[in-house]
Amino acid sequence: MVKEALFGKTLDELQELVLNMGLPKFTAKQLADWLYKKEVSSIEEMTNLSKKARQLLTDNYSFGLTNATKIQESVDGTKKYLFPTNQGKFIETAMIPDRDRKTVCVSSQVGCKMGCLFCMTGKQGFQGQLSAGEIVNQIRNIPEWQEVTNIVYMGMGEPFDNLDEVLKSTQILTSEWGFAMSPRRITVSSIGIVPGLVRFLNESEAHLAISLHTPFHDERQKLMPVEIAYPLEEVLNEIREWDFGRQRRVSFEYIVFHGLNDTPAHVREMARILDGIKCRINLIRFHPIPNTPLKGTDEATLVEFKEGLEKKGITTTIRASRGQDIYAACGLLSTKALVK
Ligand SMILES: C[S@@+](CC[C@H](N)C(=O)[O-])C[C@H]1O[C@@H](n2cnc3c(N)ncnc32)[C@H](O)[C@@H]1O
Ligand code: SF4
Repeated sequence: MVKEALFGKTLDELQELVLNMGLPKFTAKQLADWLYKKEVSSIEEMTNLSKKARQLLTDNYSFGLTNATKIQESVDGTKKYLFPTNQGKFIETAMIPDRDRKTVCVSSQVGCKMGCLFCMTGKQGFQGQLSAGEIVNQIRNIPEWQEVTNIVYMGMGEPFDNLDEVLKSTQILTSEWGFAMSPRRITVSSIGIVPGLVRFLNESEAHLAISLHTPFHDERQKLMPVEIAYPLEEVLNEIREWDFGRQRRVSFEYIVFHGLNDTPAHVREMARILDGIKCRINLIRFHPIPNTPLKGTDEATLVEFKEGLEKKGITTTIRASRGQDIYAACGLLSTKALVK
């Protein structure tokens, strides 16, 4: 029988668990310390717990960390970790070092059901949800975990399609009893599933990134089927209701495709639809995937596009492509080949 994991439980859940076992309530706080703050990986090592408590816990639960089964390193220092999931599937995680920063790009699902035309994870299709423990394991169980400065939910999957577990994972990362990270170091990226967006904005303080890719409804529908159910206009109306720009940031991700969304008309329409929203735009180079007619724009047009947006008063950056040689770059994560 596979024992239930302690790792990935919130303080409330740990409290309920210890009380049900007849252990004192304060054991829950001690457990959280061992799980989220210390360099141990077994219940046996939790030395400030009574022998009886350790025995009871070992009989019923596992610590719950899962080790990576494969690690690849890019020429630029980016690392990619392959983790098995509880359901017998696999997910990938990227760790991107950049001067004094170490950013971990976590997966929130195995594959994805959103079917965006340009994305390798989308091509894989959907194979399952990750638990909060499996999401946080991607940070805690890499050798760099004590040095991680930033976390982005930009790996495999659509976070708002697994929102309960994603919110639980951000709670573990930001609570005092957990990793005690500032929510300002966490960015959750979504294509904009409106009910999920509303809950996320209410229940988390992390930054938001929206994958926008074109300001035109018809064009976006072709690239991203989500536009049919939740048009960008509704997403932006929701964002307008919130106070962004000070503590909490909203950014928009925009892959610049050759001859498709890289024209002056796109610049003008972007400025129109984003009017009144304090935000920044992150331009992304397209990372080619097999069997797609899409092509990335050339460098000169990319820079022109950036300058066009800046002239309209929108802060715009071009995101450096990292880890492309090991397929760790944006949108290239896929474990399709490993699906039995
Ligand atoms: C893989 S997604 C995961 C988060 C979420 N599902 C989303 O779409 O925002 C992270 C980012 O990678 C981008 N992306 C997907 N495929 C890409 C590709 N082939 N080249 C560059 N970026 C890509 C997405 O548009 C998104 O902005
Ligand atoms: S871009 Fe995001 S939402 Fe679209 S298929 Fe890829 S992971 Fe899913």
